[in-house]
Amino acid sequence: MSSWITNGLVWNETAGRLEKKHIRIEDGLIAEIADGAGSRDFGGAPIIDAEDKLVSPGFIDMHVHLRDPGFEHKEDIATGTRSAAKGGFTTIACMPNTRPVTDTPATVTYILDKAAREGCVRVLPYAAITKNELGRELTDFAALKEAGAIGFTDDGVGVQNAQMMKDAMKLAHSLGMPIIAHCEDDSLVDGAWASEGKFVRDNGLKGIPNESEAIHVGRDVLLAEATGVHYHVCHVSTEQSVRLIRLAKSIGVRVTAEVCPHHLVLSDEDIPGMDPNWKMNPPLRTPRDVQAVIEGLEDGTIDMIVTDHAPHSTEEKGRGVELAPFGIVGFETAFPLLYTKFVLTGRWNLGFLLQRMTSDPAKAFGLSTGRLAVGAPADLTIVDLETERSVDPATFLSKSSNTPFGGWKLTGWPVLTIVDGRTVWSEA
Ligand SMILES: NC(=O)N[C@@H](CC(=O)O)C(=O)O
Ligand SMILES: [Zn+2]
Ligand SMILES: [Zn+2]
Repeated sequence: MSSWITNGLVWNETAGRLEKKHIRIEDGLIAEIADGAGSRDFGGAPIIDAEDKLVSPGFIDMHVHLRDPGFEHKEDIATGTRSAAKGGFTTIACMPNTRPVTDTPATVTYILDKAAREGCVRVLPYAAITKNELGRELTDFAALKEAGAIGFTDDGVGVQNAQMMKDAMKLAHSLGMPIIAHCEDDSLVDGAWASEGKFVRDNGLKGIPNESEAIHVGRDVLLAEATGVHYHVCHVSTEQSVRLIRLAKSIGVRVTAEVCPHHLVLSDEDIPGMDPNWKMNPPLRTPRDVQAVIEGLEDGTIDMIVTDHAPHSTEEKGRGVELAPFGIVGFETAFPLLYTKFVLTGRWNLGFLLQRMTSDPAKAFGLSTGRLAVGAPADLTIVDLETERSVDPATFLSKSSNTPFGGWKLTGWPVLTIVDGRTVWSEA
């Protein structure tokens, strides 16, 4: 059966502008993209009137924490996917730092089964590189791939041992699978929570140096060159990491990278005080690093934007900044934040932002979604590009509300999200 999304504004990359289109959906696929000028008879088919709002390919987020199994007080697959859908995301890839760690086929199967039953967006599970993410023994990559894992990562911690990482890359490469790396050398971190910069100097705190991230990036691009694996760098936050990835790409190493909205819009100098909602890993870096990651994203050194949605309960975040866990939620603020700070300010055109949240992650990870084309899955997001609203964490569909963006006035709010041709979230 056919249905239509009518009067949507679709980004035309060649022309560099929005154009009015009617989109016909059939059997979960995009069946037709028709010119929206003039009147038209839709033959009584069901219609969603997009009313001159943006219609984008559904956003893709290759780095999220759904906390299920084991930490359901923070989030679960039902609430996490609802929160994602509200943010306009139709595909999300979830990290294995669950309890148990996603290091066996049984846990991968649990996530996929629960996502099929209770999730409302596509969920792609990553599995751990090492058992229990302890860095001591590789997991069974072949069995995890067979169960449906899409890549391997110990996100939450860095793989400290270079030989372990090299063995992981060799094995992943032999299976045609990517390695996704949280880059952090523990020996350089020493219990600090904020970056070496003005904030720690002003407050007499220990700082996390940029090299703690960049040393792993440098090590790993060398190992990726040696092994040939697709190596993907998580949440890039430093100037040095950008430089290393740029160099690696220039000599043909198969490396891709991601950056989070908070690392693009906030620096350590914005931290208002000892507030756990400003504590995340990697930490907010200096304004110079922020400029470097923005430029890295702009020149293609960094391929995509991810949220690193990292929910933690109010109780956990309320333990004081030293004891609180690292991480902030991200789904429900990502697009309005970037649209307001980069598109409305004139720095980026809308098409650039959309690419980095749709087609670019799809390309890097070989997904069939992320494009608005006849024959592609009908994963679509309708966004109101006009209305300004304040971020109100009390309205989040996530179980958690740990965000530094509460009260920010933003424009560009998703209003309706479609996966496989079905509406999975609607504001109305
Ligand atoms: N980003 C964070 O600050 N926290 C993440 C872990 C991670 O992404 O490294 C989490 O699981 O809470
Ligand atoms: Zn991480
Ligand atoms: Zn993460």
